[in-house]
Amino acid sequence: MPVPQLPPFPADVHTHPLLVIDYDLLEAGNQQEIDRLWDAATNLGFCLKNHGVQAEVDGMFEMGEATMKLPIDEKMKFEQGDEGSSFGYKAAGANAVDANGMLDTVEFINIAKDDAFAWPSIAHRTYPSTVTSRMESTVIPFVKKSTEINTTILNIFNTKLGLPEGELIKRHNDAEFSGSEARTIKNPKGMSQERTALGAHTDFGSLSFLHNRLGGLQVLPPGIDEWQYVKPLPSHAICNVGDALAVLSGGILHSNIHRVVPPPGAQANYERWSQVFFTRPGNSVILDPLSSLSPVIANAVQRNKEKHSNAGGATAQEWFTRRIKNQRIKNRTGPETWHASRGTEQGRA
Ligand SMILES: O=C(O)CCC(=O)C(=O)O
Ligand SMILES: [Fe+2]
Repeated sequence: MPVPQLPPFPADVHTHPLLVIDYDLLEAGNQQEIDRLWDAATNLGFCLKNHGVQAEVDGMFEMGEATMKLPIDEKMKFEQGDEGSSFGYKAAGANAVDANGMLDTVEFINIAKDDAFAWPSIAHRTYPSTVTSRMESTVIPFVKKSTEINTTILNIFNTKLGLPEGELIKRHNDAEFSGSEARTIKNPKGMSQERTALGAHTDFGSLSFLHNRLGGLQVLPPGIDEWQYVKPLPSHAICNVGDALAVLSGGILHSNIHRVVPPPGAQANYERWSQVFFTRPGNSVILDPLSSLSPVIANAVQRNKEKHSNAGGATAQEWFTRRIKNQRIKNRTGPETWHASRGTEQGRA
């Protein structure tokens, strides 16, 4: 584990509480818990307990620590590049965090779900030895379990959205390549509180399954203009809806605006590690509301006409590539590059 003993999240820092959902109850089909999940997902994000992935998450943190300790020249052999692909290594300072072109401070390693599932064949690219030597013991089990959890949640959303059975899952089919990936993130200790680690954004895909140990994640809830910390709870995952589901659902599900800043209080003296799994639609999926398949979604599109987030019929791959590419500092020409990287934030970030 990267950090054996951590100071607690400061008691005097205001936080935004997320509803805690029990995954065991969801899996058992408990209607009350399903209704609570729906409430949470249509407002802000939620936290998931009893998800059963903690051992794999700890293994991913250990993989991340070994990877980030590699010499920078070695890590750069696996760099994600400037063409809008996310898979591979991203060095600190490779992305902008705002329209002024301030640099991010996080480094991360992204491992494609397709590469994990194709292993030992290569679907998209190769990875450092610290990843490949743990593919079978750690990465594949983490990706598999995270995918199963997100599938359970997508199926619940499918029913609540009034869609015919299997419509959301069809759009997240393992048989088609996608931008789905595992990400292990390191932010160095002792960064100035003025520095944004990871700029304000909505996630690009459908569902994000996030594991935090230290504070630093902040959300901008709808109708509120001040960033609010999310307090990490041990063994709980933070779940966010991303742009793709916001668009497919006609705005019924919201893509949560968030960013990462240095951890508050005494926690700032420690490296901040986070682990995410992003479920994203298959590359060819068109991002338009599924109005023709569900009157619930058709009504929402009518109701939300102005504030409804639209992807203009882009495919998931086009949406994703545009957002990644325009965050890259090497592609920056001015504030317009940042604006071109935006998703469903609607001018709020
Ligand atoms: O590190 C975190 O807590 C959040 C990371 C995140 O938002 C992302 O990678 O999209
Ligand atoms: Fe995010």
